[in-house]
Amino acid sequence: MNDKNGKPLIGFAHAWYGVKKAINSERNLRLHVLASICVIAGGIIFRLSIIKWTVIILAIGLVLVAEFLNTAIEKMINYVKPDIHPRAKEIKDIAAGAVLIASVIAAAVGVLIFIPEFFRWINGF
Ligand SMILES: Nc1ncnc2c1ncn2[C@@H]1O[C@H](COP(=O)(O)OP(=O)(O)OP(=O)(O)O)[C@@H](O)[C@H]1O
Repeated sequence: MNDKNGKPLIGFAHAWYGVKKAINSERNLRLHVLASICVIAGGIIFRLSIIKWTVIILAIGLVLVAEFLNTAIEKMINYVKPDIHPRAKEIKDIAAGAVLIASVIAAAVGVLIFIPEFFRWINGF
């Protein structure tokens, strides 16, 4: 892939390598990707409106971005401070907290969007 001057998009290649590396090395990240695929399948089944799709995509993006940043922080700490240290624990726990907050928000969005859709679907029969 090239930019508008015909040069290869080296930055994109590095970023794509990072995406693959993170997904291959982090089980939690794979679980979140799997959950995102299930949510997208649910959205297709329930034929969500554009506005609901937008909110769902933002919620998925929030969780995945938090998970990728958490993975990067974990790897950085493992690199610079591989031994046990209270500061390393604090940094990793805070990064994990960001994922927890994003996940709770995404779960709330999922409930608010999919529960009414589910009842509408049931009443359709
Ligand atoms: N160097 C360290 N010093 C002190 N505590 C640590 C250290 N590394 C990890 N911990 C503690 O262990 C927890 C788990 O850290 P770890 O790096 O194993 O992430 P993880 O739970 O395996 O995440 P993932 O499953 O996404 O890889 C941290 O949140 C922290 O509380």
